[in-house]
Amino acid sequence: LSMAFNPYYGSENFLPQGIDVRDLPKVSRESLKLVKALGQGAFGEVYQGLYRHRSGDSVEMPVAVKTLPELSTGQSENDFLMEAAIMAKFNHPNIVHLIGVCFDMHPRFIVLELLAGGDLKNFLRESRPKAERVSAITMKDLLLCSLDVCKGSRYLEVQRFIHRDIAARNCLLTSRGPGRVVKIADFGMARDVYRAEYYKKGGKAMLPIKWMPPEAYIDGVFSIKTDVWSFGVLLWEVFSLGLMPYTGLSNREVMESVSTGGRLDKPYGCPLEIYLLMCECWNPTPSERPSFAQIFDRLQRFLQDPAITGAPLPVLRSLIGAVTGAR
Ligand SMILES: C[C@@H](Oc1cc(-c2cccc(S(C)(=O)=O)c2)cnc1N)c1cc(F)ccc1N1NC=CN1
Repeated sequence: LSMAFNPYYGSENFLPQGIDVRDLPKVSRESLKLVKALGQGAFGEVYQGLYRHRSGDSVEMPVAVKTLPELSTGQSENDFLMEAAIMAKFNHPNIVHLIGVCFDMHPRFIVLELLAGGDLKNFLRESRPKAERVSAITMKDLLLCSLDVCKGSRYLEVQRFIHRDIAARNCLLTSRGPGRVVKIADFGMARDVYRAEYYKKGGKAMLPIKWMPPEAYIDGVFSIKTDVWSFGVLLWEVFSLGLMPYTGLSNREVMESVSTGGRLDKPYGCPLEIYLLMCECWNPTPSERPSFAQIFDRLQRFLQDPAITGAPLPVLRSLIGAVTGAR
């Protein structure tokens, strides 16, 4: 397979020695207590739980537990393991930490650090300034969130790992208050490609088309510059406070528009310099897109610019006005 059509291009560099699941840290089942369901993951339920590191310990650590249903196939069992093995190889403050796996019996568990602020998309939507409540977050907060995801992505860039699904829904917050840290917390898409499930799973319908560059959905070419394009869309999500990109357009309409030069508009109230950075991430020529190291430097400079950090977040009413065009 040439590079162009080889969907595995890039990821094999990262895991040249393959993955030995026996290397994964183990968690003993009796040290885990499932507390409440957090929602449906790609495989099965995800729970909030408590983990007692050493049986003698009195302290219990809050964790998130991904479960694999008992009736799953060997295939999805390997998928499940592969995602854990991918996460186990990373060690960075902006990448979710894998605590360990329980594979001795069914249901299988993957135990992750609990990021109690929930996902970035919901956080943005729930933090929108409302007429009666002054905005709970500021332009500076949005920049700090973007910088956190950028630092995690820069680490993956250095590790030569292509994520393939950088998006606000796949990022989680340690907390909702100031001092929050955002982490990349889902590696399902990269896992599917590595396991060649990519084409068996629902095909194009399952692809995050709205976060993908033309060379990815037209030619199947993926590189770190694929993640740069997606990061540009994540920036748009952040500065539009969690809107769905290309509102109202179908995936097919987005593909047609974007491959002929169509782009997302500047979010209402978003500083122009930040929008121009998004547009650089959406350069039709992958090699012309900035690296995550360059994006980091740009975001850092924005953070030092009072004209940007001091810009007001528009109040919701005007946001509605902006979107519907009504005054
Ligand atoms: C697998 C799951 O991982 C987690 C979810 C939450 C978490 C998710 C939602 C709400 C809360 S909270 C605010 O109730 O603590 C915590 C906290 N920490 C995690 N490590 C996850 C990772 C992602 F990257 C995106 C979404 C989810 N899920 N899966 C099921 C629901 N979200």
